[in-house]
Amino acid sequence: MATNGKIADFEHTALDAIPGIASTARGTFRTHKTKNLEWRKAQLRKLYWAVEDYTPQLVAALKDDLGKSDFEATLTEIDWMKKDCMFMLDHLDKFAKDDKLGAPAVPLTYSFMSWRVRKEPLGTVLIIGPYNFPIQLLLAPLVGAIAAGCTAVLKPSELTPKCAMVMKTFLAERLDNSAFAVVNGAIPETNALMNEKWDKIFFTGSAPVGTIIAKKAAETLTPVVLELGGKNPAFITKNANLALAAKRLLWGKTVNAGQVCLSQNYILIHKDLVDTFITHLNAAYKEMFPKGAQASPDLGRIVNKRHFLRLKKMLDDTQGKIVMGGSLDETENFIEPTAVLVNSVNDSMMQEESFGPIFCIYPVNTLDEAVSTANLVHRTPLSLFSFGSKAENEKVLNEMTSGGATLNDAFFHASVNTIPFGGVGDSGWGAYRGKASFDAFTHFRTVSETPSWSEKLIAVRYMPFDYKKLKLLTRFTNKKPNFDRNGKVVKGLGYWTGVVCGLGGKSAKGALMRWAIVLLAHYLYTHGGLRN
Ligand SMILES: NC(=O)C1=CN([C@@H]2O[C@H](COP(=O)(O)OP(=O)(O)OC[C@H]3O[C@@H](n4cnc5c(N)ncnc54)[C@H](O)[C@@H]3O)[C@@H](O)[C@H]2O)C=CC1
Ligand SMILES: CC1=C(/C=C/C(C)=C/C=C/C(C)=C/C=C/C=C(C)/C=C/C=C(C)/C=C/C=C(\C)C(=O)O)C(C)(C)CCC1
Repeated sequence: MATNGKIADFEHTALDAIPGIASTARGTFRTHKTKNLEWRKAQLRKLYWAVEDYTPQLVAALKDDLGKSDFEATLTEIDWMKKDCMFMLDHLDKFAKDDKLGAPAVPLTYSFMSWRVRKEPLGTVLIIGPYNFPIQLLLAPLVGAIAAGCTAVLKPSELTPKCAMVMKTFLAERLDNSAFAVVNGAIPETNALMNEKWDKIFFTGSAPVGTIIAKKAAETLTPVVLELGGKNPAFITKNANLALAAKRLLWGKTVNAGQVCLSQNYILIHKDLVDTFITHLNAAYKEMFPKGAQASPDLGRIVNKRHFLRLKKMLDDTQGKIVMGGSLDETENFIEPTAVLVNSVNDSMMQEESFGPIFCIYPVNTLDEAVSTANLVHRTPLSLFSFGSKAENEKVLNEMTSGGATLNDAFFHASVNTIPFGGVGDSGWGAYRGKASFDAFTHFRTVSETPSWSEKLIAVRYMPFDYKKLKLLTRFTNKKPNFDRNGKVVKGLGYWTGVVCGLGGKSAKGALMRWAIVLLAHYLYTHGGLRN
């Protein structure tokens, strides 16, 4: 059932309607209907079909808002969301089931009680989206919220107005309106939403706005997920395949015209490799854009004049040398994929988040210098990429953190919709996608149950206290340390008993295997199998 209707003009939600919208969502949550798994599944199925049926409008809106090609619209937004719905539908029963608790979390002494973790929806949540993947980055958190049993209000980016209107239309038409709503607008509307009480706020966007959201949320102790940006480094050593590194990193800067918070801001490369790498970059560029980037139907545009001018300023301010691309066309917010060779960490290209098709190359003498430079530029970026030997890649991972990392490629670790994704430190708090999306909107509520018959067993807790019983209790329940005050493991009687009884096996499984082999050998020997 394709819907080929015209996309409505962008319309701000009336500010005075916002408290009512939030109140409806909260009221619906209190009816408990969202706790029913069949209800949640029906909403997810409806969302799937809404995305499928509104595909023509979504493709048109993405083209209009961002110049996104049909190819990227399909792969990174529309099919992405359909896959998200399907994955959640396939696994929701399992995710929502109570987790029974036992050993080792539950000590043997309390094993007669029943222990479990219930998965409860957090309540009514606010989801605020950015402009770069306007469909995916708004609806993927929604999939998690629906699956967890939350009600939700969504605030798409006003910078992608067509996408915002299509989503408002189909969510109103297809989902339960008492549980889910879209508020369209910019800062005033977001502020009005932030004046409401939410059970969680899921924000994707820039770090400065993330800070505003986190501060406001702190006033009411509202938990937040923040998916922010970062200045992401790529490392290239002498052990890299330079041609491959050039092609893959260029890919990372051409998807969505580089408007990907995960893509590399700068490349740290051994100084001896710079010239060859630049040659490979230009060759990869030629291969991807045989008629030049501006003529390519595949490359998107910068979302608006403000962001175009921001990127232009980075290029105007650089002291570096353009070694690939460099052309701009303000009439269509076009920026050519551009690489700049720089020689200072203070260069505008190193210091600012690019969030566009431009990046810089910074030569270094050693991998140690590369890692310390990257830690200086931004200690907790959203992603990093390493192109080196196995040992070099491990060194990079070990000596620098990031939200996620890809070895030998651009942001592939975040190109699969079912694998957890999130930042670290100031590049983000919390994660989602796949099961993590369900978890992000779920309260993990521990429940224990004490049987009446066990009263005598646990009576020791009552006053007046009996210190003899306390001594007995601690003797039974406290484990003796197998280490001394210097932090060294003490190989005492317990250790050697374990080694002898476990036949030298280091784990219970290893010991069991060894005993099984000994017993089998014994059986075969006593039954003649090994003697003949
Ligand atoms: N970690 C992640 O998953 C992602 C992070 N990003 C980051 O987002 C940024 C680009 O996206 P933008 O849409 O420009 O982000 P943004 O932070 O300007 O806007 C995000 C949302 O916040 C709202 N907003 C803007 N200013 C506000 C204010 N003063 N008060 C309250 N709400 C406000 C906007 O209406 C929009 O819905 C980049 O920094 C990028 O790194 C973008 C996509 C994904
Ligand atoms: C299927 C068969 C085969 C295998 C085919 C294979 C392995 C195909 C591989 C395709 C690739 C490499 C696809 C790449 C996809 C990239 C995607 C979806 C990128 C997504 C990026 C996103 C969502 C960015 C997000 C940005 C965010 C969050 C941000 O800005 O913050 C064989 C082996 C060929 C056999 C036949 C069948």
